[in-house]
Amino acid sequence: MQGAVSVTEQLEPIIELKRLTKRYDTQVAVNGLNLTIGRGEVFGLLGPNGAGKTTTILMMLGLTEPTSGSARICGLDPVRQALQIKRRVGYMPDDVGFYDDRTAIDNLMLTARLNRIPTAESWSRAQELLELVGLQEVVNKKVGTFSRGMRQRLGIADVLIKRPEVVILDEPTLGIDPEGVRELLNLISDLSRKENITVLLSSHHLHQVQQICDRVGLFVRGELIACGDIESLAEQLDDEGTVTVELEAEGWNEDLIHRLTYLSGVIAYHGPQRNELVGGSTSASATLICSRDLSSEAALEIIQSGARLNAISRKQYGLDDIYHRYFEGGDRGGRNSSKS
Ligand SMILES: Nc1ncnc2c1ncn2[C@@H]1O[C@H](COP(=O)(O)OP(=O)(O)OP(=O)(O)O)[C@@H](O)[C@H]1O
Repeated sequence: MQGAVSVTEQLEPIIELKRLTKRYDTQVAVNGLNLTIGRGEVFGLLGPNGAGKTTTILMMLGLTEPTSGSARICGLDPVRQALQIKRRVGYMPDDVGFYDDRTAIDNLMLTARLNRIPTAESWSRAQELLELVGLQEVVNKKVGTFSRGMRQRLGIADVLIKRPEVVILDEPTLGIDPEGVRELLNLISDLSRKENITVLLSSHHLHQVQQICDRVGLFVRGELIACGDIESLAEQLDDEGTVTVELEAEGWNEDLIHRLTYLSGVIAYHGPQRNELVGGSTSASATLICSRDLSSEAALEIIQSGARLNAISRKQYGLDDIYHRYFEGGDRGGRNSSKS
């Protein structure tokens, strides 16, 4: 869905990628990426390994040059203004490097010095940040003794010391236990809200992205194949012309199977087959892939066939379905559309 990605219109654009492309020899890592992210947004770049997430981030930071296309971060061009971008954008790679034999506060002070922040200012900022990320008890402990989760939290403090406008986090929750993940995600989302920081979060954990992101971009094989909030991603699935109706009934009979299979607008019927009918009042479920919402028509057919309707609803897509559809199905055409 290249070219169809638009940011919430009220927000000032802070990241703008236009037809951004990166080729390595014959391999296209990022292919014509169009994406705009607004100030204060928490955006999730969701994709499997090798999708091109890290390459995109590196191009945004000016750490690798695009083959074609352009990027603007805080109005700056990463190819020519990488240093200015570095001052305004905080980047936390998936494996944050610290001096293990130094304390948490020493590490932060070192980053502050590298960013030319006056010591008096950075000292109080470092204390404040360590408290913010919940490391106030271990300010003077050597980082070598820290768990993965503690290192990631220190990584966030480290990124924030220069008061960035944009924070880019590459797989921030990698290797952290579920409780730590929850805390880290809450922290990221609080920060964005309180300080109006734009967050770009790369991940292949759909549930985590769903928890805190305003919008999600699905990145597969170098292309952004869908983008939006969860609701609009679900609509994009429906837009492809099909609606899934799920139902449960008792007293299945041949007539009912025939009625549902040949109901006008039903593209595919997945449910009990004629040779499986055992009679009696056994309850069984079925799924109808329809060209429009046929819930009420299907309900009527069930009742007219003499069966008993227990439940019927139009399936609401969640991020799980979207993920399976796009990532595990591999492409958008994976849905079975034949009557069976
Ligand atoms: N320096 C490089 N030289 C050649 N190919 C590369 C290079 N860097 C990345 N690639 C290829 O580009 C594609 C995208 O890689 P990238 O690391 O951007 O994906 P990713 O979505 O970040 O994956 P992961 O989650 O595994 O880090 C991959 O096929 C990768 O092998």
